[in-house]
Amino acid sequence: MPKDVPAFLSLSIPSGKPQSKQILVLGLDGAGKTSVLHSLATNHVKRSTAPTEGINAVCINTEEAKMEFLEIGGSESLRSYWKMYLPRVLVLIYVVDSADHERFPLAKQLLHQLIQNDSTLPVVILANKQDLKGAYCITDIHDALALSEMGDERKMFLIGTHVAEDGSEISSSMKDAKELIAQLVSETQ
Ligand SMILES: Nc1nc2c(ncn2[C@@H]2O[C@H](COP(=O)(O)OP(=O)(O)OP(=O)(O)O)[C@@H](O)[C@H]2O)c(=O)[nH]1
Ligand SMILES: [Mg+2]
Repeated sequence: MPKDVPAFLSLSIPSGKPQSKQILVLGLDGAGKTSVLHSLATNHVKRSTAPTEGINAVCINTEEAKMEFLEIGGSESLRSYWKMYLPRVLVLIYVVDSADHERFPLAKQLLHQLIQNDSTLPVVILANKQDLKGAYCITDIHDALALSEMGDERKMFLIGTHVAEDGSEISSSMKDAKELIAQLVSETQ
């Protein structure tokens, strides 16, 4: 384990020991990672009320797969730890706030840095907050994140999501995302 990792991030850091592989959930602070994860876990919309200060681990089981999701907070101080978790992951979920126009260049840069050394890691991009008025549409997000430059060998998906009304059932696009992730995990394991 790297020596300089704070205790709040020590869960499941690659140690060389055999462990079940995980699905890593990354993206800028406030993109909606925790909200999406909790909603996927319960099948009902549950918005997060606080930023993730370290790691948020969530297990989600479907008929197809047993999945262990690991969200690392997206605040600036935590981003340098993201890459430490990459070597053991099966699938990367990258969540963006579709209405955060100003930070698309940063979201793009961080995404491309993350995948640059792994040409086959499957990536699912969730274009979240599609309910907001100023949200970019999927085509604009595809361009803003330069997804055509993600490499030909990689399985890559872009899905629009929203976590709009607390308590309601999750949208069909969220259900699709959950099924897709389960399928990718069972194919990759
Ligand atoms: N309108 C709208 N708000 C959302 C949506 N998803 C999340 N939010 C809100 O956005 C804020 C941030 O959501 P989080 O789930 O905490 O974001 P996060 O990516 O986990 O952020 P960090 O843990 O700080 O990295 C919260 O106030 C949520 O209620 C969405 O789809 N639409
Ligand atoms: Mg969070």
